[in-house]
Amino acid sequence: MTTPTMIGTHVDVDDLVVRFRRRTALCGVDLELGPGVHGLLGPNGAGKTTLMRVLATVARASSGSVTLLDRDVTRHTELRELRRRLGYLPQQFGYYPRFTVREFVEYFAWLKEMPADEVPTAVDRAIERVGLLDRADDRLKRLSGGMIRRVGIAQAIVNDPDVLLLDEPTAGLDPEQRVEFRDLLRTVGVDACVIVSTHLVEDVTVACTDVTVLDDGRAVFRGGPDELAAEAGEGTDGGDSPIERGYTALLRRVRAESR
Ligand SMILES: Nc1ncnc2c1ncn2[C@@H]1O[C@H](COP(=O)(O)OP(=O)(O)OP(=O)(O)O)[C@@H](O)[C@H]1O
Repeated sequence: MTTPTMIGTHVDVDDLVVRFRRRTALCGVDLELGPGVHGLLGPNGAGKTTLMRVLATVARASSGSVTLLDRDVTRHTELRELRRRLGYLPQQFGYYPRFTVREFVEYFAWLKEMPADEVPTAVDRAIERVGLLDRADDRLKRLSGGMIRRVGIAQAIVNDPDVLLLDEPTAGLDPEQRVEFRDLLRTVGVDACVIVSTHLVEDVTVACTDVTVLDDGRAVFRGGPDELAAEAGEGTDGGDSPIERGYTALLRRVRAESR
């Protein structure tokens, strides 16, 4: 596994284990991430959402340590300050259908304890960045699924977070929106640590500075998109693009080695 050198560590995960009764969702994951856009790939059930939930401080580790922005997430006294500096779009994103887009994003600005005088500008900027300013006064129940996803992204970025966690953010976005979303990621990732969990290998190729692949609760790869593509060697099966073929070849090799 290759580990690029990082300047400034925003996320430091050491030997993270998460168990649900008899099932182990994560078994000894190490991760050190600084600013940039970091892709998180893996098959269904690999542990991506579990990792995101632990980083978002909504799920607990069974063992191991998780440090975000130099704060230990198990220390309750640090959580409040930490949550102000996080942005999180969960995979299952709940919302209040009667809220307007603006009310909903404002509500999250309030939850994140943003100074009241900064809220109106920050809310409008977040809504503009996801391309929904013309729908800002529409109730959420009137929006399409892709638009709701964009509202979810707006609430996650309203506080200009230092750590932004996006679980399947591109699900339901149309191609034009996906392109704009990737531009947004690149801008946010200049200063912040952005972690994007996705099934779309294409998102990783275009928008991510590096990729971590999880398989069966373990981190089995960390490197640049080119390095993941190189995993395919001369192989031409297992996908339509070089990175898809690299990803498939990697998983085949890892599984053969663990037999
Ligand atoms: N609350 C829970 N109770 C029991 N098992 C769970 C729970 N949450 C997750 N798991 C199990 O942990 C493992 C990892 O699940 P997780 O949702 O993190 O995977 P994922 O990589 O996000 O999958 P997907 O790509 O399908 O969203 C799976 O085997 C899943 O069944």
